[in-house]
Amino acid sequence: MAKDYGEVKFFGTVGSPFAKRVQIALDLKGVQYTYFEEDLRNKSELLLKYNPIHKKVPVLVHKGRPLAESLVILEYIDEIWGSNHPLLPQQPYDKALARFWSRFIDDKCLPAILKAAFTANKEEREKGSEESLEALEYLENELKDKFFGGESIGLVDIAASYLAFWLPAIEEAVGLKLLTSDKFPKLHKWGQEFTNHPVVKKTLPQREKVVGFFKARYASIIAASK
Ligand SMILES: N[C@@H](CCC(=O)N[C@@H](CS)C(=O)NCC(=O)O)C(=O)O
Repeated sequence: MAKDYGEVKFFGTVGSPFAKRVQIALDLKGVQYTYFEEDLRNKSELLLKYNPIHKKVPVLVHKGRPLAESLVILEYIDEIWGSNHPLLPQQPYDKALARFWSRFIDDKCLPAILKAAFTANKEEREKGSEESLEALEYLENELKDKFFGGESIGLVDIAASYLAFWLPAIEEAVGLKLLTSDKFPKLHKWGQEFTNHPVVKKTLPQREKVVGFFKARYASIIAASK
């Protein structure tokens, strides 16, 4: 008889890269869950109840107990549904490294990209581009196999999904070139492998909508700066 893992609820929004991390992990592991689509301009009572501190998606509720923050949720999912498609390596050192790089993506890469793309001030944008290229270089050197997780998608790949799907959409929307195939051949190829993985592909939102969203965001930042 299949093990009963209890009820799983997952709160996200279709365009959220952080929510997609959780969806990718759940889908890779074949977890059954009920999905709640949030309107972030009008957050539900349940979202505010389950994530009163950050009031953000994603939130995972397992057997009535809520968890927030995508990287925390990914590790929890891996511990509970461990044997099916493991996301973290077995060895403590490798496991610690996977945590290091996942946090590096959130702490260094994403802020630099946002600065490069969505700052009105030209010098700040250039600084953001330099910081982004430096951060991407570290990841390019760290990528040794098909995926950061080896032959299959792991924690770092899921954390880096922003670079595979959202960054190219941002580049198109604001006319920026960061993750190019000549500068970052391994990372570029990885991005294609990752977004074409059948499980990942099914979770991703429509690219044109995401590009449109970023174009509007960019236009409003530029308009506000005038
Ligand atoms: N560090 C958080 C970031 C989550 C996040 O920024 N979520 C956004 C959607 S992409 C959100 O819910 N924003 C709502 C708000 O800021 O009010 C994570 O990793 O889960």
